Order: sequence, then C-alpha cells, then structure tokens
Amino acid sequence: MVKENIRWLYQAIGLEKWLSKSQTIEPISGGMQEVEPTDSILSGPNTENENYISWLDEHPCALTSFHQMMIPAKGKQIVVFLDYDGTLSPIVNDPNRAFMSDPMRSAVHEVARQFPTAIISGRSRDKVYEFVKLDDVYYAGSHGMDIMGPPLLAKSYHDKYQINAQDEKGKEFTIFQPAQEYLPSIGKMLKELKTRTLDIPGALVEDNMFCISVHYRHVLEEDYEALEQIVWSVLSDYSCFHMTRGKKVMEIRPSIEWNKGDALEYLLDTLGFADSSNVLPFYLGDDKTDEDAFKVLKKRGQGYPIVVSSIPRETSASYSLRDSSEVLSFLIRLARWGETSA
Ligand SMILES: O=P(O)(O)OC[C@H]1O[C@H](O[C@H]2O[C@H](CO)[C@@H](O)[C@H](O)[C@H]2O)[C@H](O)[C@@H](O)[C@@H]1O
Repeated sequence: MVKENIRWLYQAIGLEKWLSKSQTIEPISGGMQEVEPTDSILSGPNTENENYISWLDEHPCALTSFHQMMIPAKGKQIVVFLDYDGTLSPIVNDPNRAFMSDPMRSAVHEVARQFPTAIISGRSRDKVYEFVKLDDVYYAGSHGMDIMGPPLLAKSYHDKYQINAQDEKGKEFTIFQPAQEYLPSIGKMLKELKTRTLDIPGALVEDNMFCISVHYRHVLEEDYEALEQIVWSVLSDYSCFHMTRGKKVMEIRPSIEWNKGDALEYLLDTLGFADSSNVLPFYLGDDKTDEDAFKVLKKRGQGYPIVVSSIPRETSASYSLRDSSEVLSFLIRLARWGETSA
C-alpha cells in the first residue's frame, strides 16, 4: 500500500524532476507570485543565478545532499516539523486559497506514517487543519502559540496553559496555549483593524486566533504607508503586543517569549525527546519566523534546519530547497527512506 502510494506520488511529480532547478506547483489563483524575501537579498538582478549557486555552497540542496544527510539518521528517531505557507503550499495571491495539492497531502501523510510529524504555522490552528485535513500530524497555529500535541503522561509543562482533550474519535491530545490571557485584547484589535482598514483598497485583516495578519499584497504602493500607520496607531494602545513582518504581511503578536522555536522544543519534549541524543529533527520552512526554529536546532546541535527559498538569503538553516515543489520531492524521499530503513 505504502509502495503504491509512493509510486503514485512519483508519477504525480515525475521522478526526473527531482533534481531540476526550478519546479513550481501552479497556484490556484493564477501565475506564481514573486516571493518577497523576508531577509536581506544577497543578489542583484544580473548576478542572481551565480549568487544562488554560491549560496548553495553554504546551504546545500537537501535533495542532492539527501544520502549524505541520512547517514547519521540510522538508528535515530526522526521527527519532522513543517511550516505551511510557502513550504507545503506555494505563496499565492489570496491567503484563503493557499490550498495544499493532493500529492503534497499524500506525501505528508506518508511521512507521518513513518515519523512523528508536526505542522507549525502562523495561521490559526483550525485554518491549517482545514487546509491539510490529516489526522495523523500534530498542529501548532499562531506561530506556535496554539499547539495540539501528544497526550501528556504527567502534567508538567506550563500547567496553567495546558488542557487534555479528546477528539470525536476518542483520540487523546493536549492543547497548549501560552497566550490565552491576550485573547480579549486580540478580539478588540481585530475589530479595530478591520474597521480602520476599510478605506484602504486591497488591505486584508486575517484572524489567526492568537495573532493578526494584515496583508498588503493587493494594496497600492501609495497606500502602504497609510496602512502601516493604522497598524502602528492600533498597536500604540496595546503595549503588550508587537509587530513582525512576513511576505507582504504585517503580523501582530502578543509580546510573550514564545515562538516557532519554542513550539518545536515543546513538541520534542512532549514526544519524549527532551534530552535525547537519539532524536533527529527536521524543520522545513520559508519565512522569517521559521528562523527561530532553525536557531533552536542549531543550538541543540541536532537535526536539519532546511530553508525553502529560491533566492539567496540570510538564514540559520544548514540546507535548502527551492520551493514547495522541491519540498514535495524531499518528503517523498524521506517517507521512502523511512519505509525501507525502518
Ligand atoms: O507560518 P506560515 O504557515 O508560513 O504562515 C505565515 C503566513 O502565511 C500566510 O500568508 C502568506 O501566504 C499567503 C498565501 O500564499 C500570501 O497571500 C501572503 O502574502 C503571505 O504572507 C497567512 O495568510 C498568514 O496569516 C500567515 O501568518
């Protein structure tokens, strides 16, 4: 069955594409959007390719390096962490239509059959689940501030923010929400932002439960400043919040010391790998907020931080993949490795 699924996936993407340089899944809403770098761009337009190739020396392609990467994996417990937007789905015009392709869903499912797998996203946890629709992965929404993780044997981790729950099928899990007390303020900010941005054509305010995204992908350049002023003005009434930036988006977040890196640690701990030297975590992500998770892996001296980027950029990741199409190829390989090496 697994082999059949994997064969189907191979056919779906075409095995020969694995090593090709530029692969894209056509987004639902039209042509592939230009991906805005969230860190410094290291290249000028004429030297783009050359710079990308030399950047690859520092951040080798995880597909071409796959065999080498898997040598230390023998006998270790692999745990897979995945970002959603820009990683499992390509960046598209409309945030509500950032759908995951069926081959990607199957690949994530196959990976999750082999290894504990979690998706850590800036979206609300419910929204990510709506896109992914897989029950065998853990979900962390709101940049890690809303985690649905494994059931805990002992109530140990920040007790106050944690509850044990069951889904309709009786499956047990734990919900961890370290920013609970910020919810009333987030509700008010959301209303204010929605009302005050009504006059800015193209502005979109997205409710991500513990965070708010203010999108400007469709806002005229001449309105950028006005939109940003509104965000700063709303923020000025809420001292416990701050703004970070992503791809054509301003994100408002509670100022607590908790990010995607902490969510990764939380999930490793609750999966039973707190101090384990026997675990090999993979983290795949494309955005600035994923850097927090890359840094955690670097600090632990464990596993593989893999940045998804088609341009050279500053990153703490050790390996790279160009786009979500290469992510798909990588996940297929990883699942196959898990199946044959277990
Ligand atoms: O942590 P992630 O899963 O990567 O989520 C980060 C943000 O992703 C979404 O916005 C981005 O993707 C959209 C769809 O491709 C695109 O239209 C937008 O310009 C990007 O910024 C999501 O809508 C945000 O809420 C997430 O915080």
